[in-house]
Amino acid sequence: MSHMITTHDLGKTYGDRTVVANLDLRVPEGCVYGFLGPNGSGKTTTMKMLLSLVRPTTGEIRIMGRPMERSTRRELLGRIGALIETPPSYEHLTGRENMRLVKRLLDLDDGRTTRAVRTVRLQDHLDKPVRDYSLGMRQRLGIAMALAREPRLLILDEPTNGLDPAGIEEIRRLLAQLAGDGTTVMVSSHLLGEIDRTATVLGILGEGRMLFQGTRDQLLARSTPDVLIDTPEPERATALAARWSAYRDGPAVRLPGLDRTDTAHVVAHLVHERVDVHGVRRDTQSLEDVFMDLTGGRGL
Ligand SMILES: Nc1ncnc2c1ncn2[C@@H]1O[C@H](COP(=O)(O)OP(=O)(O)OP(=O)(O)O)[C@@H](O)[C@H]1O
Repeated sequence: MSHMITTHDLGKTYGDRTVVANLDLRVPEGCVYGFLGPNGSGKTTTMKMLLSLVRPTTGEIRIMGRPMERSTRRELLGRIGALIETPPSYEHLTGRENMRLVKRLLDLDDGRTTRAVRTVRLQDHLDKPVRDYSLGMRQRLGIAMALAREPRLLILDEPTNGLDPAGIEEIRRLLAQLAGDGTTVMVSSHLLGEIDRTATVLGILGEGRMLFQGTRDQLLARSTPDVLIDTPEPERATALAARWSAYRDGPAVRLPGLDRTDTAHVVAHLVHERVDVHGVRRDTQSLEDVFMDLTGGRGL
């Protein structure tokens, strides 16, 4: 698989505070890569390092197969579109005037800015000053500005932050469409639910370190969901399985995050103690639960 971005041992330290450490990013070409983590986990710092806005303390970055260094930086950055923190538009100017500035700054032809505006479906709002735009429209204008140069890689920092559900859905659709057209999109969020279905690959950051990187299925496979035991003697079964943290859950007994070996031990123990076991089931675990487990419940 060819990668749009790879990093090796990427890290950033401010004074004696390490905010990103040992990061080995693998962003496959043509995917939507969901970069997830609680607030303050280092997502913005990482994205800024990829864009040469922050100098890494350690490690290497390769983009489009080439090392990001002084001699390649200009050319590589010319093929990356980015939206970091607040959208970069001028409030008192209209959307059209803002796009015109981008066009002039990057020396683009009209076609590119027109296409970018259509992609984000802002063509009917171009003559309003940006200060009258909704947050969703501002984000879309910011994305249009990043798209104007028709980048191969788009890096977006929390583009759904503060949007209502309709706005979030709009951005999701846009990202999927861009990836469908061949643009690699790296998008950060502190809420798994906001990019879960759009992202084909997930990278989960916690306190500056990668906790997980892979597909959603791989993430789900790593989880150990709870086990539920059906028995006519739930009180006695709960007491007998106390060392596995058993507790009553309606008519059943719940054993949190029990792996296969412990499941076998619990069942053997209950049977040995002559408790009738009528059923043993695995609870279903949502991706949200796995994310919460990984980030220590700080994903919200
Ligand atoms: N210039 C800086 N000097 C010192 N510390 C910094 C600097 N920039 C960021 N940090 C610290 O680095 C940590 C990671 O911040 P960063 O913004 O990368 O996290 P984040 O995951 O993007 O969170 P958020 O979603 O809140 O932006 C934070 O604790 C922040 O205070």
